[in-house]
Amino acid sequence: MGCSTSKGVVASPKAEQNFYSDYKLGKKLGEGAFGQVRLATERATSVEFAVKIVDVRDRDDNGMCTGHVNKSRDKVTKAEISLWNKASSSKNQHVVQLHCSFAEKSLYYMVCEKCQCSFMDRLVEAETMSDTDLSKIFNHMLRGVIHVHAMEIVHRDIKPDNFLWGGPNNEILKLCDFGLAVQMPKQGKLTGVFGTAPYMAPEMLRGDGYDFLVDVWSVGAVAYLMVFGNFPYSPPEASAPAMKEAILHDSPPLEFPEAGTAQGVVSGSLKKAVTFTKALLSRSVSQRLSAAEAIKDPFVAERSGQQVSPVKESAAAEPAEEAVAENLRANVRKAKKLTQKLSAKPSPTVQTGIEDLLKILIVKTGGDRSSSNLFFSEGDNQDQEAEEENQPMAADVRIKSQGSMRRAARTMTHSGVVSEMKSPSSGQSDDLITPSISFTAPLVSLGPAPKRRPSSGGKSDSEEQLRSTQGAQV
Ligand SMILES: Nc1ncnc2c1ncn2[C@@H]1O[C@H](COP(=O)(O)OP(=O)(O)OP(=O)(O)O)[C@@H](O)[C@H]1O
Repeated sequence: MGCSTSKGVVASPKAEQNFYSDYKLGKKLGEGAFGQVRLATERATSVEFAVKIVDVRDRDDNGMCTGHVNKSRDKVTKAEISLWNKASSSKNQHVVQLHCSFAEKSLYYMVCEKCQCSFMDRLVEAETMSDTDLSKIFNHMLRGVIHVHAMEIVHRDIKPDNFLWGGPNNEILKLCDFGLAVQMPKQGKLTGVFGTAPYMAPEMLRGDGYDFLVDVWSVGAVAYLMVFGNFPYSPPEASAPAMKEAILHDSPPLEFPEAGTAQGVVSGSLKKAVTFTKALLSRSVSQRLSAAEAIKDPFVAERSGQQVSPVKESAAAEPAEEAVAENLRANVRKAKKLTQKLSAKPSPTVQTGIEDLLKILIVKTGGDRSSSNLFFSEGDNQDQEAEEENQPMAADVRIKSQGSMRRAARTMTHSGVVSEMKSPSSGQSDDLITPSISFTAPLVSLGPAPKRRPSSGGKSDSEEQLRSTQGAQV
C-alpha cells in the first residue's frame, strides 16, 4: 500500500495509509471497460478530484471472479499509471493530471484532476459553433499531444472520448486515458496494433513500425470526423476488421469532398480546416506533420489568441457564417452518433463486482461509513434508506435488500478479495523527465456546459465494438 505521487516519489507508506484514509469516495462520474470513475474528496483539504478505479481481478467465462489477479490487466494498469505519472510530472493544462495512485487489494485507484464532461457531450449541446471554435479545439488537442510526445510517450488512443473539458471555467480540453500509451524507445520503432480502429494510422496496420506520428494521424481522423461528419474511411461493413482493411489498403480511397458534393458542404473558412486535416492525414509518414508542426498550421495557429464568445446571436450572424455553423453542428451530431457506437459498453458484472468490493473496502479500511450509502443512490431509495438505518459494521457490510444481498453473497463466494498487491511504482527517474512545453492557452467557449449525463447511459450497443480492448492487440 502507499501512494505513488505524480512527482514520481513513492511516499513513505504509513501503516494505516490507504485510499480511504486520505479520500472520501463520492458519486460515480463514469464507467470504463474494467472500472469506473468516481468523485474523491481529499479529507485534509476538501479538494475534489476524480478517481479512476480499475479492477484487476480475473473473471471466468460467466463473469465470476476466480480469486486471482488477471496478470495482463495488472501489467497494463501498472503501465498506465507509470506513463500517466510521467505525463503529469511536468504540469500541462491540456493533459488530465494524475495526482496520486494507490493499489489496494485487487483495485487500483488513480486520483486525478476532476473534469466537467466529455468532449462530445459538450459540443452536441453547444448553442453555436464556428470554424474558430473548431480551430481552438484542435489547438488544445495538439497542445496535449505535443506535451505527451515531449515526454517520449506515444498515446495510441487519440479519439474524441479521450478528451475531457476541464480547467477553471471548464473551457480547456484535456487529454486523458493512458491505458494504451507506450514509452517511445530511444532506438527503433514501435510495433503492435493498438487503439480504436477508425483512428488507426496506416503504418501501424502495415506492421512497418511506427512512432509519435500515429497520434498525429488520429488527431487528423478526429478533425475529419468534425469537418465531414464521418470517419476518414467508411467501409460498407461497420466492423473493426473492415475498417482496418480500408485504412490499410486505402480502399475505398480517402477523399476530402469539396463544396456541393454529396458528402460534405465545405466552404469558405472551413477550407482551411480541410487543408489542416489533409496535412495530418498524410498516408506517407515522411510527409505527415509532427504535432509541433501541425500546431503552426494557419488553421489552428492563426486565431489561437482570440477569445470566442460563448453564445452568438444567430440573427446577427452572416448567412455564410450561419451556414458553416449549421454544417458544423450537423457534423458534430453525426460524429457523436458514430463515436457512441464505438464506446465499449461497460460490463454490468464488472461494475457490480467493483461496487460490492468498494462497499467492503470503505468499511474495512477505515473509510467514512456513510460513503457506502452512495452505492444505493442509483434508483433504489429503499436500499438507501435501509442502508442508512443499518450502518455497516467493520468487516461486515450489512445489506438489507435482496438484490444487494445477492450481490454481497456473490462477492463473498466468488470474488474473494485477492492477496494484497504492492503499490505500483512510479517507474520513472528524474533523467526520464523532459521539460514540459509551456503554452499560455486561450480559452474555448462553446456555450453553457451541459448537465452531466448518467454515466453509463451514454454508451450504446454496437453491432461490433470497433475498439480494441485495453492492452489487447487487435
Ligand atoms: N478526470 C475525470 N473527471 C471527470 N470525469 C471523468 C474523468 N475521467 C473520466 N471521466 C468519466 O468517466 C468515464 C470513463 O472514463 P475511463 O477513462 O475509465 O473510460 P474509458 O476510456 O471508457 O475506459 P477504458 O479504460 O475502458 O478505455 C469517461 O467517459 C468520463 O465521462
